[in-house]
Amino acid sequence: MTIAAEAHDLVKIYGRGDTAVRALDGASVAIPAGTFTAVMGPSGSGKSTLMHALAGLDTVDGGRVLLGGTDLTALDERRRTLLRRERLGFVFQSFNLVPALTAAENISLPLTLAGRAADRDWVDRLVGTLGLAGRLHHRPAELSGGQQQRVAVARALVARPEIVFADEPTGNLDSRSGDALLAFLRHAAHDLGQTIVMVTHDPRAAAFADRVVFLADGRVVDELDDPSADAVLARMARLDAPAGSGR
Ligand SMILES: Nc1ncnc2c1ncn2[C@@H]1O[C@H](COP(=O)(O)OP(=O)(O)OP(=O)(O)O)[C@@H](O)[C@H]1O
Repeated sequence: MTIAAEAHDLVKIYGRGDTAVRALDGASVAIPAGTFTAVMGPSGSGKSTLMHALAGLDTVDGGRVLLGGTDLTALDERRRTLLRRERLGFVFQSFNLVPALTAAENISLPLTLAGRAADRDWVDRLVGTLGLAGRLHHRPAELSGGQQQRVAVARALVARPEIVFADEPTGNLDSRSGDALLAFLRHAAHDLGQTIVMVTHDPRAAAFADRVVFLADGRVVDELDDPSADAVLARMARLDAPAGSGR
């Protein structure tokens, strides 16, 4: 099994003195290549902070992040930015498409910025599987939320990144569009070998993943393989239970 990314004992502290918050407090995790991993945990448990650290979007105060042999924590801001652009893909809750560009131009943007030629077969496959063929010349404002998010997913995958990070990717979608998107992410991992890490609050969304990693108080406290929504809910209930409640 190849490990695409790993975090060792991450510590992230926001603020100072009395108001300091340890958003990550010894978080360790390994992300196997070609798998779909969901990150869950109570509000404030450090999910977004962990994802930002793994993706080199933010620095940490302790510990190490390794991305396919590169120590992200040893890179300066400029090198991290380059690494993100060349080796990672991102999907956010708010789609983040460029309004003035067509769907096709938005999808190609990572390649345009990197000065790389598109692999036509790959782009066609993404566009076809995501059902975007009839929408390529539309601008984001002319697309539904589900279509906009599918464009964002195509853009995240177009350069075949080592890992795609998705932060609540279905948060702004109705359940049908959300399920279609999650089914595609699962397909991208299983059939296209894409490594995907998704932060979510939704046990149903997490159930599309191969594995769920649970965070509490800035640490990885549990893991679940081949999750069902019910099993995820049961683990979450344990994490949400007040300490000493015996649950
Ligand atoms: N920029 C910041 N400045 C100060 N504190 C922060 C900052 N970002 C996050 N925190 C704090 O760090 C902790 C972890 O935040 P984080 O956003 O990673 O949690 P989360 O699990 O993603 O939460 P949620 O599910 O509510 O989105 C929280 O206590 C939060 O208030």
